[in-house]
Amino acid sequence: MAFGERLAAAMDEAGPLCVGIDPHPELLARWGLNDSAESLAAFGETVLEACVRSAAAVKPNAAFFERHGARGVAALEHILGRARELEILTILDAKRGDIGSTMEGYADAYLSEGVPLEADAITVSPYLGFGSLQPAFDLAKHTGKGVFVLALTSNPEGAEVQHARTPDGESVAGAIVRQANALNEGAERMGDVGLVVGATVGDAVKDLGIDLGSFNGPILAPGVGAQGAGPQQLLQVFGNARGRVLVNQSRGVLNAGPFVEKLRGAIQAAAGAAQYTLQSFDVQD
Ligand SMILES: O=C(O)c1cc(=O)[nH]c(=O)n1[C@@H]1O[C@H](COP(=O)(O)O)[C@@H](O)[C@H]1O
Repeated sequence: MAFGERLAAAMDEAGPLCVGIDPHPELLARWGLNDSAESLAAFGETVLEACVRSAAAVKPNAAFFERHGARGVAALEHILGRARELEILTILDAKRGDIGSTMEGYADAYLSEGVPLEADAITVSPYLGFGSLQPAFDLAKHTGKGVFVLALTSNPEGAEVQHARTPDGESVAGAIVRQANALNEGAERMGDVGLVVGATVGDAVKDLGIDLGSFNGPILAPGVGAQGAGPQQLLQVFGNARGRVLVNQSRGVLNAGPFVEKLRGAIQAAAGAAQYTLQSFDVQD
């Protein structure tokens, strides 16, 4: 089954929450774990256990694993494999992007079937031009995987690039949304090419004339919780993008660890809150 359909089914079952697996050194300490590759695997296992039937997907961030070199990457590999066993969708947050021939290598590393770091989807950066990401789109289509393209990121520095205008007046972010949407043409519920749009971007979507409501793919929304966004910001940014918004929370829920039951409670509460807010879009329109 294609990624978009699998994600839609998972969101129907568990609600619109993606849990970030971001083992920050401070979080490891808070969980009573030392800052080691072994701890990363234990951390990830606990998060996965808490996510079963309670979150639509998990998003391990490669940075926190790569800090530990080969053993950290082995922990990431273990977590991706364990998620597959538990049938939890994985979005590997690697934010890759390179010239076409190298992009082919990155795509193969994460989106091919049976590779060590196989994930259900990855995040990619379109800074080398949207077209440079084509190898990832092609492979994802072939293997039933997904690709999330950074469009409007949650950090304030993103605006200097993403709000800039192309010579014909379109914003850079708008051009990314348009090109990503073209790849989803014909998809029923939602396509396999997603966007990343931070819940912290305020009126940027509106100001740049971007219509997320007609985007036919999943929209990953980081920024809720630790970065300060809440229901009001979700409504402000995603007001007309019903049913396709996948809210990400990392630290906001991970702080509830290390005990599985308490972590699961926080995840379920966050999923419920995201669901409640996103459903209210219908009422507002
Ligand atoms: O691609 C991402 O996931 C991402 C894009 C973005 O614009 N902002 C953003 O925070 N993220 C990631 O989402 C997660 C947010 O973590 P918390 O702030 O702890 O919820 C981190 O893994 C970030 O790298």
